[in-house]
Amino acid sequence: MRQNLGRSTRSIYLGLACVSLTLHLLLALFCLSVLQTVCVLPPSSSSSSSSRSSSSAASPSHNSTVLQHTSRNTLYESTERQKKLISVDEVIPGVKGHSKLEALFAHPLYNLPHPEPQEDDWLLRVKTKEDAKDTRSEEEEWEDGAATDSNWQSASEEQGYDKAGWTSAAETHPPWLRFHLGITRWRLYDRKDPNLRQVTQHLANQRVLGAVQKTGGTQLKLLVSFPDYGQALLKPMRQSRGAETDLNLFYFSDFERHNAEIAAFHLDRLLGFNRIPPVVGRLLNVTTEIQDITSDHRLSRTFFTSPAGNLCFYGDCEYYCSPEHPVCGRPHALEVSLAAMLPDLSLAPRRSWRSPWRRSYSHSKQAQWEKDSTYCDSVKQTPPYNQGTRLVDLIDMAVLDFLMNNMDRHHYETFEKFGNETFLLHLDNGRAFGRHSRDEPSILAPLQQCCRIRRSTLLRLRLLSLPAFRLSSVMRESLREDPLADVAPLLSEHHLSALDRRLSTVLRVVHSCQHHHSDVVYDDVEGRV
Ligand SMILES: Nc1ncnc2c1ncn2[C@@H]1O[C@H](COP(=O)(O)OP(=O)(O)OP(=O)(O)O)[C@@H](O)[C@H]1O
Ligand SMILES: [Mn+2]
Repeated sequence: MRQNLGRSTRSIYLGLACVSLTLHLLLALFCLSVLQTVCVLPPSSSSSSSSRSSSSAASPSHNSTVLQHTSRNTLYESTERQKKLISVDEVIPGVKGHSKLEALFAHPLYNLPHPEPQEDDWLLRVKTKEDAKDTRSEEEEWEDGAATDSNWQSASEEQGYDKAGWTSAAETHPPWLRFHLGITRWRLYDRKDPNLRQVTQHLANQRVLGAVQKTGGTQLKLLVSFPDYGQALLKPMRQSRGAETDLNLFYFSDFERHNAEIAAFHLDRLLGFNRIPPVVGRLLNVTTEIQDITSDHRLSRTFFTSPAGNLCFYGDCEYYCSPEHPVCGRPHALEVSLAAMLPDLSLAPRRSWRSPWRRSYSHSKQAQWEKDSTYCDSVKQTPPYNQGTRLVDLIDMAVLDFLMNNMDRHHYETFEKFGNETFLLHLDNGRAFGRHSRDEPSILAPLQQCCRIRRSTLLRLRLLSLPAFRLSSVMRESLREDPLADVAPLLSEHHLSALDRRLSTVLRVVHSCQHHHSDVVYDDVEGRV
């Protein structure tokens, strides 16, 4: 009996020892595999991208791999100081939230320090009482009371406007005014400014007080007014979201798309440019929010009810303003884009520049740049492209346009106040995102012909091509912030994957430039690290 008991105790101990040994072995194997994942870098970005699903970024060991991969790939040609800046640790806080978008915006490349704006670097400035006294008579001061330090009381409350008691204190300003006051020589807005969200929320939710046709340009668009004295540029939905541009239509004959205006704002922000005014989507009631409140006779006389019982209008403009091309509610609901208006031209005049790579806007003629492969050499010698950042700014714009397939960039604008040392406004993106099945290499002509690109742009493009971020993923996530995303995705999956495809084309073009030229990269990062 005792012998039996002793034997069974021994076998229990033996069994336990075996289990413990197995567990230790398993643990050792697990640790080894984890350590290896952390230490071994994938051989190349393309091979690793296919083996890694985006959702798996949640595991900590996986994150380390992705992040090491990120920092190595983005920086393979940058300096030690930049490498330090773009270290793994800096990226981790964003990844913890499982949001690729947050991780992207937490990345040092999206947080490069900007110089502290001096007085001349702000587009507008609130006048103090002293300023006003120095330069103006009392009568003038009265006329321009809104811009001075004194309280400004609205005289039009009865027309539906808010009571405005604005002073020089920022807290008293509505979001659109804070947006205007935040514009600098380098960008339209600071992505991290909490006011940006307020601007878009106001555009999306405020009561519409007025809607009139906006002049300028060729297609129908409205100027909408809100109770806080803010205004927005409205572009209506004219065709189904998924409709691709007809292959037989010239670029200048295509309808403008409301979702292109919205998506362009998000893409420009993702590229770190911040050169497009905030745009949101909104469902408007055509009857109560346009027809009933418009004071514009040219517009109101074009309303009619379609055979399907929908309320439609067509307005008065150069292109597609006829009963054959109506804008229709369903039966009243209409999707629109609303872009925050820039400061009035009387306060902040803008200069319009003809793009050197403008298309011919003809059915038969080619532009000079399409025939002459040395075209950039002459552009490089022509002011303002012969100095400063104008050429690389134009190339930034070409990259944006190529990614979204916008062939309609005939002009661009700058704020006159800043002369030639300023960013380019990327206004009018309505003809982007018309086609996903084809790319248009000629949009990249400025990059291809000049072989020049800002380092910050190139590094961000590389970052966006990595599986840890991937342009299509962050764009999908960013567009989900828009109110119209609840109705339907703002860009179809086809358009999103076209973004990734086009991004690799851009990187290929830069790569091939670097094979043939030595001064491809314009260094705007060194010194900011
Ligand atoms: N957010 C904005 N704030 C102020 N002005 C704007 C804004 N967006 C556009 N504009 C101005 O309105 C003009 C017309 O707008 P837009 O270019 O979008 O219209 P369009 O009909 O598409 O023009 P085009 O036919 O020239 O392509 C622009 O040239 C620009 O000066
Ligand atoms: Mn346009």
